[in-house]
Amino acid sequence: MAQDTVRQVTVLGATGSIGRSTLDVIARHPRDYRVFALTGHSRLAELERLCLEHRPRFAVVPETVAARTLQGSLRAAGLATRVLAGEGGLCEVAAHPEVDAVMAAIVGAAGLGPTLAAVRAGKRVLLANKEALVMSGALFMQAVQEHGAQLLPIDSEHNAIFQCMPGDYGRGLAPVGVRRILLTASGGPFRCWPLERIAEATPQQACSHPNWAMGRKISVDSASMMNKGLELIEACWLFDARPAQVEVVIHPQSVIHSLVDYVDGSVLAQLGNPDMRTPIAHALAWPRRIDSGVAPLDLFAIARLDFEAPDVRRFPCLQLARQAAEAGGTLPALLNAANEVAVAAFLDERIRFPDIACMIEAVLNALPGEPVDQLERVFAADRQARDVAQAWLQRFGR
Ligand SMILES: NC(=O)C1=CN([C@@H]2O[C@H](COP(=O)(O)OP(=O)(O)OC[C@H]3O[C@@H](n4cnc5c(N)ncnc54)[C@H](OP(=O)(O)O)[C@@H]3O)[C@@H](O)[C@H]2O)C=CC1
Ligand SMILES: CC(=O)[C@@H](O)[C@H](O)COP(=O)(O)O
Ligand SMILES: [Mn+2]
Repeated sequence: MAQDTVRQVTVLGATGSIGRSTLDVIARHPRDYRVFALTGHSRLAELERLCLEHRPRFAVVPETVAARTLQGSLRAAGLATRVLAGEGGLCEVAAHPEVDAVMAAIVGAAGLGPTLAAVRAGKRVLLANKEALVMSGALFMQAVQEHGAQLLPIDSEHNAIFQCMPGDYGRGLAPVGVRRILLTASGGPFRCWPLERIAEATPQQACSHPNWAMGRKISVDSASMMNKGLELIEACWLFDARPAQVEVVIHPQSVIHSLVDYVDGSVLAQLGNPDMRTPIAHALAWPRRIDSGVAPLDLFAIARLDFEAPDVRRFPCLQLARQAAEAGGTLPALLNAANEVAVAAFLDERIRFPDIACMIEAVLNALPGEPVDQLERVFAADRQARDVAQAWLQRFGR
């Protein structure tokens, strides 16, 4: 059944994996959702193609020369789309008064400003960009409260937890009868690899996730299990949990997307095929349910569900993230920035896979954590961590 009004959706990071899945879901419901704005960064031919298909009011690219080029092509094709440039353009389409929902799917720290612009404009924010919340957790959640934004998690685990939590969560776990959150992890492509083999892993091997098709940065994070570390921090902020209340459980099939353990012994889980269109459709339509195009779960074909404890010796990033979560303040922002530099260096073949954790540890040892009382402190921590990480790279990288 169609809803009363058409919802206008801005897709930040439209050219990426989450962006494309979002557009697929939207296209299935033309009477309910319309694309208001699309943004891209390096894949501008793909952005042009998406504009021709979805005919948005706005498109955003990184700088003015690219904006003029795209504007010319779209005008020649008969489109009235206005092309904007830079972070100002991203914030404008995130906060535009005619926008109902914003898909925050830019990867990394670059997404923080535009995502916060959507929050401050009181939008329904579909949060895929976990790094934004990891960096600025307390201030981000405060802005959600102050501006009456509706924050819906897209990350598959957090969307699952959201679906399993009681409706009045958000004041600690105990008052709502929850004992702990069980955050599932696939274990990534190196789950069964010995340390010596992990040390020789190539970018292509790290990006070959066993269950999910994703962008390269998050794929490497899954391989190092930093993704689970970032998700632990993300879960603490979203559900008002302490790090000790979030347990990571390796579940290689990625069918159970996470679980919530209640004090009465009930454990609620959300299951589904590993396809991001499920959480995207859920968050887009919540509290309604809409078709996402995802096939029904075939339990007979899956046959078995396995569980293991994580091995922090082979995956030290998980422990580094837990320590940052416990320390709080600027530590998660430092961790995130160091990880972004390290992942980019690994993808450029300047460091080996185990160096990702070494570089992050070096940054965390070099910089003291500080309390976070304003956003500028978060951005300063991000810059400092990148500087220290670059210096480490000059010294130890290829
Ligand atoms: N993919 C998945 O299944 C999941 C992803 N997430 C999270 O969602 C986010 C997006 O992931 P994913 O879609 O896989 O990543 P992709 O790399 O596939 O896409 C990233 C998007 O961000 C854009 N982008 C990159 N750098 C910048 C920048 N500096 N300024 C503005 N835009 C930029 C890219 O543009 P362009 O391509 O044009 O360069 C692209 O549109 C990440 O935070 C990730 O952790 C969470 C759960 C699952
Ligand atoms: C699809 C999604 O949400 C990813 O974050 C996914 O969870 C990655 O898988 P692992 O980090 O568990 O390997
Ligand atoms: Mn996830």
